[in-house]
Amino acid sequence: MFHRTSRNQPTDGSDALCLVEVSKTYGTTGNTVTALDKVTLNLSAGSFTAIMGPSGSGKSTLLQCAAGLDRPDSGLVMVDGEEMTGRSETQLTKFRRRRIGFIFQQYNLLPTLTVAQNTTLPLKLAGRSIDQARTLEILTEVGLGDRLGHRPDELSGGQRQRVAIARALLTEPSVVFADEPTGALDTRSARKILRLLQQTVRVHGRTVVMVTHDPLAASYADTVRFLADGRLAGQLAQPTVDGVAERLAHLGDNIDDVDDVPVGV
Ligand SMILES: Nc1ncnc2c1ncn2[C@@H]1O[C@H](COP(=O)(O)OP(=O)(O)OP(=O)(O)O)[C@@H](O)[C@H]1O
Repeated sequence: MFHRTSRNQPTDGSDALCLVEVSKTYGTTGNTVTALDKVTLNLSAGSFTAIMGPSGSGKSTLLQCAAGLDRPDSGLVMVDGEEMTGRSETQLTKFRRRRIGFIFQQYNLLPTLTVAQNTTLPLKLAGRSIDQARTLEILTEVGLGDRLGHRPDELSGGQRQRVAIARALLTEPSVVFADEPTGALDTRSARKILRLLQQTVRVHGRTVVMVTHDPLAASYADTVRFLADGRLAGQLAQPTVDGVAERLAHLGDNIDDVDDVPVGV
């Protein structure tokens, strides 16, 4: 089935994630902030996209709305061609558990559960059966096959994030959303995590959407999409660290151009 977005971009159903004119405003009348302003975005299945932009440009809001953790004020969000917006809270939770995986900067592991228990938790919550062999296989892939019984406080930051990746993959989601997944890690651990995310796309065919401030992290993606003031502001395919840094510097041009900067600022 073909959908047509309001910008007349056809989507042929192979899009894992599709946003059509998604807007989100915070605050009350007279004191509002437009965090997202009619964002239209199609991401094909099996792609790795980094979302970048200045602080306050709407990256987290985009991720939250696209992942069904927050509701846009208007616009559509579709995952695998199925509309996510417009569902009841219960339906939305079920939909998310089936289709979406999450990786957060602070890992969001439960401290009292073991590595294996943390990994299988989303399946348990969804009432799905747990395949122990598959759990071991995924934890081995992320390098934690010998840590099944450890608790999060017995692991390094990088290892905790690898548990979070295994947890996100075990449910076989269509789209994995990662919010600053390497923000709390040293460069060496970060690179391991980023390679795993690439593998998630290339080997497992998942679609990964990652918000990051870091040009190095963004360089692991297939494409970087830039946000400025709640709107998409260009993209960069096959990004390099320098290319991303350069483009980010230009996104700030309008701020640098301001000529009535108050004295002392
Ligand atoms: N719950 C909220 N209430 C009011 N304003 C909010 C809320 N969440 C976000 N905003 C505002 O919406 C805008 C976009 O915020 P958002 O967190 O999406 O930006 P961001 O690009 O992720 O920023 P950062 O890189 O600093 O994390 C900002 O101006 C922010 O102050």
